[in-house]
Amino acid sequence: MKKYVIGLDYGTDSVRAVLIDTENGAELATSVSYYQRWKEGKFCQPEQNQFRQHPLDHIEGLEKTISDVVKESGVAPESIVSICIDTTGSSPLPVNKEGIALALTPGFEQNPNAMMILWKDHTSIHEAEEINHLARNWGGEDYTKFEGGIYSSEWFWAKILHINRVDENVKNEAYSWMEHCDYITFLLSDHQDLATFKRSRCAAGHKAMWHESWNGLPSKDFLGQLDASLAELRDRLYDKTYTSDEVAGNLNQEWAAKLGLTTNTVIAVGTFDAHSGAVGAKVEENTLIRIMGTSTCDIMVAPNEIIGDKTVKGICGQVNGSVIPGLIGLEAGQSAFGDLLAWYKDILLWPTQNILMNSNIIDDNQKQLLKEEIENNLIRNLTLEAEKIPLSEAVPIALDWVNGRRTPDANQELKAAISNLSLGTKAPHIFKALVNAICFGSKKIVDRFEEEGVKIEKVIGIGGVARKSPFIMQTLANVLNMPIVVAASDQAPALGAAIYAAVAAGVYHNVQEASQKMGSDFEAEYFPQTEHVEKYAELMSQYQILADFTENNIKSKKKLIVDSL
Ligand SMILES: Nc1ncnc2c1ncn2[C@@H]1O[C@H](COP(=O)(O)OP(=O)(O)O)[C@@H](O)[C@H]1O
Ligand SMILES: O=C(CO)[C@@H](O)[C@@H](O)COP(=O)(O)O
Repeated sequence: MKKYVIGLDYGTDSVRAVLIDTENGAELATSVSYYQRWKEGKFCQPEQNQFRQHPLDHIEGLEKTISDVVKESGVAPESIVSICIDTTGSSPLPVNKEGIALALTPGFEQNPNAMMILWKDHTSIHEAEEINHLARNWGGEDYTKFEGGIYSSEWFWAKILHINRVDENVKNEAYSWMEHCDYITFLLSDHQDLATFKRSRCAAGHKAMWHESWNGLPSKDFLGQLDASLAELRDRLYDKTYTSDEVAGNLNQEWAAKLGLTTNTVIAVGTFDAHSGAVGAKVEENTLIRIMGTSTCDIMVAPNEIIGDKTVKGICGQVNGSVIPGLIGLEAGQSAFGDLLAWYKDILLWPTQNILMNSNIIDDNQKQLLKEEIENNLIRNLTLEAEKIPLSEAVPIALDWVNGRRTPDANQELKAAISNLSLGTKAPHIFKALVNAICFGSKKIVDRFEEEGVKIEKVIGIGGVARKSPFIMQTLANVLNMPIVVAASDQAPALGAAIYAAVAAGVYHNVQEASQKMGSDFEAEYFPQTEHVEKYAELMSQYQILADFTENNIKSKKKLIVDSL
């Protein structure tokens, strides 16, 4: 019998399912579902960096996308041997004793603090700072050492600490917290005991300071010094973690019926989108996989013998088995990549949304059509115009820190800036400057890996931006002065999840073998244009000057506030 697997990939705005043939990685069916409440902007306050998602958005998407691919593919349900789920992260949510999301229980349905705290929510900057301060000064293990030495407000403990401080009800009613990838895996699985449920190594290691060398999560002593509630919570979390080639359970009866599947389908341990994306793009040693979408994640793998006891400074962690079991997975990234351009698009759309839509000159239907035309063509037209601007022409210098800086050296308090504006600066000049900025931010990450002795011989791009914007990819190749290949799959993270699923179901012996057989082919390749490389290096040095100025400015402002207290 032929065997099929499903990879389910929860991105920032939507969830996608792919149904894959385990023999060759061919995609038989795919389905995407956008989160309805999220699309309406519910439960978020962008001006406060609050980004929450209601678990119902995820559950509705789960049911729709998997049912769709099962139906569309026409394959027999019993031939679908396994499902693996990847999600964004760190995106934790509080659950009750039964593992039900608190937001699905009476009294919490409309409470954003009881929902999933999306990776890009930065409401816990102060809590992250407290964690860093304690880790460096408490006299015990520095638990941040395998997280690049800096704990981020994007991560698990900082988020929980923040919610516990601001919402007594959630603090009291949350029996435990789960990363999104664990929560959805738990929901589908027949293994319904929270205490023994197999939590994701990838999520725990990169975001919750889990490490084998200290037997799991940070000690109760350490957590208790942050807040008594965290020390108590530790007892209701986990000690062991598991890689995604392992089985978390079988599909439970309820979900088998909902999805049109059988309970023989196994559910693999969950993981993060970036890490599964790397597997979908055939990650191997000395290869940097860049997942370029809203944000970027930069993933590498290296053998333990090469990394040894070395800790790589300023990245988002090094975790044994977070990508490929048996190898150390290294993660870095930018908190905003496509999002910087999306922000600019939003700025430019202000008159459309606020003047055009309130105008009486044309009827509502025409207004709507016009608005959609502008929205759909804005980035494309800006790209066309920005491409025409010669490098000899002055463009502004911009920073990419519109959502803080993830790596190198996490600092979510940093803000973006634009300098060198003149009366001659037009919208495409600013767009070009923003594209340069995200590429310079990328170069800082590549430089950091190399400075820390992690050799990069090949760069592979995956994700929306890698596939949709040759302009950005060419700029990146010039800035990095390295060729970049782009994976052909539109759904590399979902494909990677499907690869883990195939291993968990025993179709392949290991993730490397499955990744080579089922992983994505490559399409475009971008080569550095030697005539432009030097000019980009010069622009990068101006970026560095602006970056240092901005960072020092924020540091001194902070010092002034601290001194005046
Ligand atoms: N042609 C384009 N040029 C530049 N950026 C783009 C283009 N198309 C999409 N984007 C950006 O890509 C991001 C979405 O990336 P995608 O990989 O599809 O999603 P996600 O990161 O949620 O998985 C958005 O920030 C969007 O602004
Ligand atoms: O940070 C991680 C994984 O560690 C990502 O989940 C996060 O950047 C979100 O990724 P997307 O931009 O939605 O692809």
